[in-house]
Amino acid sequence: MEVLTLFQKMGPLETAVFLTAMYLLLTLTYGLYNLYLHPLSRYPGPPLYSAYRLPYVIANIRGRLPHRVLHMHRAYGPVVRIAPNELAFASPDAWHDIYGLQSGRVQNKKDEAAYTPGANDDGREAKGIVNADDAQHARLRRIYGQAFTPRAVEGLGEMVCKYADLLVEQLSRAIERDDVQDLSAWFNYTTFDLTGEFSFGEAFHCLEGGGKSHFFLETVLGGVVVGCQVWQLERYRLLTMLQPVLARFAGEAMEKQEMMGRYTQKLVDRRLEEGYQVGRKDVLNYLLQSKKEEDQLDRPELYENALTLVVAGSETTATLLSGVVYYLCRHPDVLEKAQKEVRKAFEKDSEITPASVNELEYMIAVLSETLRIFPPSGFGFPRLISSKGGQSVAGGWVPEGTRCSIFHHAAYRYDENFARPEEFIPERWLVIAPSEFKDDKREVVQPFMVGPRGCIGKG
Ligand code: HEM
Repeated sequence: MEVLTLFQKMGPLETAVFLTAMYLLLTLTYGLYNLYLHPLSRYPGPPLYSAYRLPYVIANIRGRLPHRVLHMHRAYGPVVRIAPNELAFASPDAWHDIYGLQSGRVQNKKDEAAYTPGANDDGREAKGIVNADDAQHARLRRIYGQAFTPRAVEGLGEMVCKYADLLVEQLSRAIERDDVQDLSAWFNYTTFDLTGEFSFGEAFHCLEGGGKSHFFLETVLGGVVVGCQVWQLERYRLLTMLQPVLARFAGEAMEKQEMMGRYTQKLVDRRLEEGYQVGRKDVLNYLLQSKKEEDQLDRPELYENALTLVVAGSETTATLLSGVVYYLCRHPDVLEKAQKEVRKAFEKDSEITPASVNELEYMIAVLSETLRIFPPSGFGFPRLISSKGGQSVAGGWVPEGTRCSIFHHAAYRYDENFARPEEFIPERWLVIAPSEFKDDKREVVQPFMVGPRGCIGKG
């Protein structure tokens, strides 16, 4: 009653000052609680990041978070508190503790806020393999797994070579016209065409068109950045209320997303009409081949997962290829060794197969080193500690509900894991590596992740 009377006596300015002061007091109390009383308060980390999530969100929106986390590991060690309820790890044993399946504890769940479900044109939400819950995921993984067995991957050699040849042919022509070419764009044309044929049964014809981009590709590449930023907004309920307003300004982007959904449906429908065909290697052919009831997916599931495969498999692979070329150009000595190895191993193109390239020790070392120094997903994919009461991660106890991850970029460049971590040195991956790299913790490099939700396309 007295408080009410006090409010009635205040003018508008006094009320505003009072409410602001209250807000600041609450914010300060919240920060102090996080710093000194929160169950994670014993973990080291920069005070501002430990007290509030805002610095994390700002660094993430600016694309700087993986770099910030690396600095934090260097300053605070292999476990660092990067937000009030979040820890980042950089030691190899944390991989299985966070992402793996272990007896005596439940599988740690993906943080749903980081994996929003996709929506099809008819407005119905369908779970793709990436955002499905664990039970749905196990079913989808089993069904899609048919297209990723070692035998199926070996069978993809012809399709991969077709697009590799097309890349070389079209890129050579383009260089004749203009000797300055954006290789990263060319790699995206190649990997989108390849994963398009693999997932939809039809390419985007970027390479055939002489290096012509496609709205689908542009939408996916643009969406990676916007998706990451929107994901940050979702942490703040108040801001999510602004989404309809933002959506009105982002009309063009929304329209493109919808076009992408419709395009996916068109291609998948067309491929399904063609039916199972002996010898075709696309994913839908494997799905069409199976008559088992438990292998049948409905159309929204097929659309969502076809889209997921293209998004997950194309930009990542193109980024890796761009990284390889960048580092080879920066290190002519490495380029020369790799060239010698390839030219010695093969006399004709037909000898180049998925199995035979795996025999190229130096080339594999170049790829491994690129995945270390320039991982396509530099970010940390968050998991929530899901065992009742918590679990041990890398030797320390972590309470239930804590968000945990390993930031690829940060863990792979962390000085405690590698000698000369900022340098591109493929030799560290050789069976007989120079002695200065004998203490390198190579097992920390898991660009495809580990556990049941790791990359299905790793092979
Ligand atoms: C250099 C290339 C690649 C890298 C670095 C990479 C990396 C990853 C990572 C880190 C994840 C886990 C994401 C998470 O936890 O949410 C993942 C999942 C996945 N990747 Fe890849 N990926 C690559 C290529 C591919 C390819 C070629 C395909 C297929 C054509 C593919 C399909 C998938 C799928 C479907 C998932 C979800 C798996 C599941 O949830 O069961 N990826 N990938």
